[in-house]
Amino acid sequence: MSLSKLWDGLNESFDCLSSHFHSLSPNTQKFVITSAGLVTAYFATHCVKDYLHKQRLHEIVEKRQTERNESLRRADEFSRKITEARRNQISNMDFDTLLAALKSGEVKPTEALHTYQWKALQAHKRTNCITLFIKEADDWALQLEKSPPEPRPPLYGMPMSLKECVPVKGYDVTRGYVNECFMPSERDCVMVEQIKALGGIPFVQTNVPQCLLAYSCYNPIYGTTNHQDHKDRTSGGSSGGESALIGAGGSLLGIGGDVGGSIRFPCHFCGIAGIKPSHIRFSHRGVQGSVPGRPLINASDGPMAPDVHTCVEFLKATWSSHFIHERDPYTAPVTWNDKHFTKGNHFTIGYYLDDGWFTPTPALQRAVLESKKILESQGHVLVPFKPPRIKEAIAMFIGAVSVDGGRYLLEHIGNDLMDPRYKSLLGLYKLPFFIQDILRFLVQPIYPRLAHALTAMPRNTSELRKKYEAIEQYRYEYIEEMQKLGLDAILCPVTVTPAPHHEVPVKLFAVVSYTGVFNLLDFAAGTVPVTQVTKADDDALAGYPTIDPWYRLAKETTKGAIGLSVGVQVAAPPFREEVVLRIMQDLENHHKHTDY
Ligand SMILES: CCCCCC/C=C\CCCCCCCC(=O)NCCO
Repeated sequence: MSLSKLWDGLNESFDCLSSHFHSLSPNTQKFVITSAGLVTAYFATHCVKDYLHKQRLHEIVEKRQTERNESLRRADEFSRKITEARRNQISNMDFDTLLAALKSGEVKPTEALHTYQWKALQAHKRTNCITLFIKEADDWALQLEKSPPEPRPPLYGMPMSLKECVPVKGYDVTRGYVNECFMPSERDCVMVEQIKALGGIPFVQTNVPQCLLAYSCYNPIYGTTNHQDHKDRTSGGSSGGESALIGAGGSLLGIGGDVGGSIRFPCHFCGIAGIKPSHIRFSHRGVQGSVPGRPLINASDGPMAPDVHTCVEFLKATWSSHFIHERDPYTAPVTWNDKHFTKGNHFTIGYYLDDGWFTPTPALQRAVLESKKILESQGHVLVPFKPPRIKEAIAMFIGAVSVDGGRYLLEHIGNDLMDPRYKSLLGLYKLPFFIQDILRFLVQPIYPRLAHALTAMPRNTSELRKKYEAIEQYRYEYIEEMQKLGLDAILCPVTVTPAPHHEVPVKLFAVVSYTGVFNLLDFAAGTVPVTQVTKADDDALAGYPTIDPWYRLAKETTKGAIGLSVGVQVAAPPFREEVVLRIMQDLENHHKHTDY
């Protein structure tokens, strides 16, 4: 239609409306004018309010960015308090060497801190992983130096990084929401109390995705964190600031959090190790999750590090006493069980390459097959395992994390500045249930997996109760399958792809079946790097399924990923963290002696 025709049409309609209006009685005309005025005033007020609110949020971001720049500048100044030669010397120490040097007095806590402030800044330049440095760290290091030489606590003077949502007194837990800036925590969470009691020095906070419910890492306050070697790929999430920092050498030990893979995705993407202990063994007290109030799918905090050995040392120290249980009696008083971790222990391990819901890309399957062979050569028994009803489990997972049909998330992001990359995910949550039903019906023939995911959201408390009942049943069904085969642990892919491009994870949430199932079960689950994507893996992608948009996206983002790190996942029932770590350590020890 030409513009002039459109204009003529509009004029005609206006004339028609105007003649109708003049044929109305004076009172009705008054009524129409008043109503139109009120509606316009309502919308105008709404627009102005919204505009002012957004303005205020932009000002908050600006203020926080200024504060962040100052924090980075200050850390840079402090990091120059030691000579370059000394810094290089400390920089080259691994976790054990540095800890021994700290304990013997050969390295002072302030020297270790200044070295890691500098290393973290270098990592930040590559990845944009830091939110704020913790300025009190310098005083804590000095206090430790002044403490009597004996006994030295287990992590004496070790600098540690923290995912931004782990509360430290005086620092925000924004979860990427601008609205939650400048609301500092009033106290340390139990985890931070524990770290300090062990002699560790929390020195820096790291970036997260807005709302925490994503395995990518960007938000409107601190921007996008990228993989240490690939600017266009994500470092993972939600503990993606941690993985980028550690992957780039800016920290030897950090704390992440995981409700659906947020420790395991980033570790796998960035080539580092990490473990999500079962929720009932490791305190989450005081830590703000993505959607609080989900009884059957809880987040766990856990260590992330360049290697498994460091995670082991941290957890051994943490579980050497009842410190956590005394402060958080909802965790079980179970201390470190060295019997389960003893070198040479042989376990029966169920393994799978494909969970039947989402086939992993070739390198991720090869990683499991190769790990199976390594573990067999070390005396473990590997048994094929088919995880029960994963298709139902993914729906249970989505339902359990979106416990209120997505309302909490919509209210939080809807009232905040939003990175546009979240639009597609929020779009799904925004759809009224009857539209979800229509969409489900329409996409069923071409996109049956999305149709299935659209059945996941509980619509009322009765459906929610049924979800919880199903999860309780599923837990025992899974355990029973393991018991039938006499399994101690499970070996499987971490996910479907190596580190994807930034915009992929929010669209590709279905791959969470590999990690989310162990949150549903509250198992201990960890990730260890075992290989890298090869040219042969890239070539083998040609045969990868393309039957729906999720498969096509997974294939597309994996193309050309040669050299990217690939991990495997090891999991075991609650209180068997030591078994998981033993298996991960056996894999790591093998790779230490071979160049993969
Ligand atoms: C109709 C379908 C709506 C889509 C629902 C998407 C639901 C789940 C996606 C989960 C992605 C989870 C990534 C990891 C999150 C995590 O572990 N966060 C830690 C928070 O402490």
